[in-house]
Amino acid sequence: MRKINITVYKKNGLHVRMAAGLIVRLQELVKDQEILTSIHVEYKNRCVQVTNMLALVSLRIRQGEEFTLVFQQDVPASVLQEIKDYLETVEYEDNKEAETDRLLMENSVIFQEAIANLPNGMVVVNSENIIIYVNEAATKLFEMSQEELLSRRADEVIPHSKLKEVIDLGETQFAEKQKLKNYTILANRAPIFYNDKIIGAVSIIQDISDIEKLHFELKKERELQERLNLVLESVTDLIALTDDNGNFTYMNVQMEQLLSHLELRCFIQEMVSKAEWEEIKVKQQSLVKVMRFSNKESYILKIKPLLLDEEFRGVVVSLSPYNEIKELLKKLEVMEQRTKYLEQELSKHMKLDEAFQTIIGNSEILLDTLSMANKVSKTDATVLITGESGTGKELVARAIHLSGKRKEAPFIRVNCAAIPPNLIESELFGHEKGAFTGAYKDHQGKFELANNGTIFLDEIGDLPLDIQVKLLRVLQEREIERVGGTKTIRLNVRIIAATHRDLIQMIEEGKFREDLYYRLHVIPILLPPLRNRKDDIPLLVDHFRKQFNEKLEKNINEYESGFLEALGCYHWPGNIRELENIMERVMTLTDGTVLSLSDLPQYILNQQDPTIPLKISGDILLFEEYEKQIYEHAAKYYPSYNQLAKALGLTHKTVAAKLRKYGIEDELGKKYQQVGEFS
Ligand SMILES: Nc1ncnc2c1ncn2[C@@H]1O[C@H](COP(=O)(O)OP(=O)(O)OP(=O)(O)O)[C@@H](O)[C@H]1O
Repeated sequence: MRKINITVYKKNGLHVRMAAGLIVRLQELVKDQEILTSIHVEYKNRCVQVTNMLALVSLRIRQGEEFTLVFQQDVPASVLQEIKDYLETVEYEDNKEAETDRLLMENSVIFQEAIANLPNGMVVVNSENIIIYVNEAATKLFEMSQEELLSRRADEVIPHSKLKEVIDLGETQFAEKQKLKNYTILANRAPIFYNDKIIGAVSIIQDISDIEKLHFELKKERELQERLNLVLESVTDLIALTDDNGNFTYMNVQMEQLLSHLELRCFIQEMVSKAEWEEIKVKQQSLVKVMRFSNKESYILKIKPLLLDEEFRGVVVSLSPYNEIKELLKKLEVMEQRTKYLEQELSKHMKLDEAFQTIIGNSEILLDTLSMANKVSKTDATVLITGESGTGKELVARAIHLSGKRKEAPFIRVNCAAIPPNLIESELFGHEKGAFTGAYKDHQGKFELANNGTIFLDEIGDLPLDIQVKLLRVLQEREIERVGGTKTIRLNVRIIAATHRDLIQMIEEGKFREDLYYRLHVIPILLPPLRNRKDDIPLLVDHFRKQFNEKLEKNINEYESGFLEALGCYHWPGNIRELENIMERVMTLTDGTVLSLSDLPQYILNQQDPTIPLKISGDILLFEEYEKQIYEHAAKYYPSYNQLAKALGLTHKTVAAKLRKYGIEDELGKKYQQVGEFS
């Protein structure tokens, strides 16, 4: 490498003509192109190729200043001397020459400055696609320094540069959008012609990053606007926007249609009074009211103020068809009621306490009763359980006791029907020694035994009237006196009573005290007869099959086809107790593992179709004939007028009178007797 320092003595420094002269001389002296392009000029930390005239001139080396000429490869000393002599020649031959150089230089500087200060980037290449000029805006966009770009092939340093293409084809390229690392640019490229020859190309680059961003934001805004329009057009409500004077600036199609239909223009003024509008505007308050238009249609009008930076800018008006909303509200109300009902039903059928799990059955009617009993078990209220014989009254009474807080205390059952009337008082309330003949020692009554627990007064309807009076006192005072005793014993006993009798009828007949009835009837629980919940029969049959398998040590696990159906057809006057007895009987008699139809008692098989064979074919009979048939059929299954009346949903009086009228009193309980005999 060789370096020579040169001082410029010419008046105009290293001016345009001198730079051109230097290049021409070097081209004459150094024929090898490679050596030629390796020669550089170093000046004030800048370094440019000597053959890049534009760059050379742009160094603006002034008179008296020094620069270095760097030769990368060896050149003859004569060449160096000749160049040094040329550059250091001091005097102009004449002033005109100096003036010409000044003009040329001035012109060049003006153009350089103009281009350097362009907001757009500019890159100039020579015919070899070597970058010979790049302005500051371009270096910013490419994020490279002038040194990194100058004298390099454009297609090597500039991403996607197409200047080579422009030079080869001689065609201009307009506004091509390109993405750089951090900028988006538009590039215009054109070939540079001189004497019909392409001597290079220029690229003007415009930074459109901000415009792009703006365009993107605008696009997003437009998209949002379109979505909003779509929403506003799709809703059933009629919607409009106004400016701060109440003039419409937007309305959806639905609103447009209504307005044109009503031939309304100054809509807001038609809908709100001046005072209302002031209220909305000044106090920035919403308004809701029902509007009735001339076409008789009613709408709910809502006006909401539109505030931008807390400044009133107009209102949003919406109209909702009133009738539709009314309809919807009605539907909602119905739905709410349904939900409430379903919730109630659900809560009824929610899992019952464990004590109630022994009561088999899934029918609605039974579950209703059990859920009531379950609730009552959590209180101390007196309970009266009614229902036909064998429906499970005692079972329910025990479950109430066992799921209540008294479960650890005694549950004392008293069968009022089974105790001789002369002993009943002493049985219930106890006696003192010597109170009557045979009272050898003090005796605790059932009430005392049940203290802190529950007393279950079964068959309460069979209690003699005098005892009813005493029981009433116990219910009121919660205290007893033993027979023959003088002291009062305070008790804490829960009372559950049960009966299969019709107590109301007994009151009418003077056999049961009304005041006692109402004392007992605080919480009535009515157990349904089995015939009213036949869906439970298969469950009950299965329950008893398992129970008796254990008791009888059998392994019966199948039913002959028709077995369950036969039981389902029977009307079960003896209810579950009867079913339990029949299951015990058939299981005792069965040898194998299958319960067969033939093992069932004849009266059950005979009753498979309990439907009444009403003679309605052929001639139509008198209504009374049909009525008689119904009474004849039903009376057989019930042992009393009372039970028959209940089954038919009539009063005791009516059924008694009808049976008398048709002369069929003897039919009463005929088939019930058969059951009775069996069980
Ligand atoms: N739902 C049921 N699930 C299982 N067994 C039941 C059910 N209901 C009743 N039973 C059984 O039926 C028989 C009769 O029930 P319970 O004695 O409770 O009836 P009751 O209504 O008190 O009869 P009565 O009025 O004759 O005293 C009992 O063996 C009982 O276990």
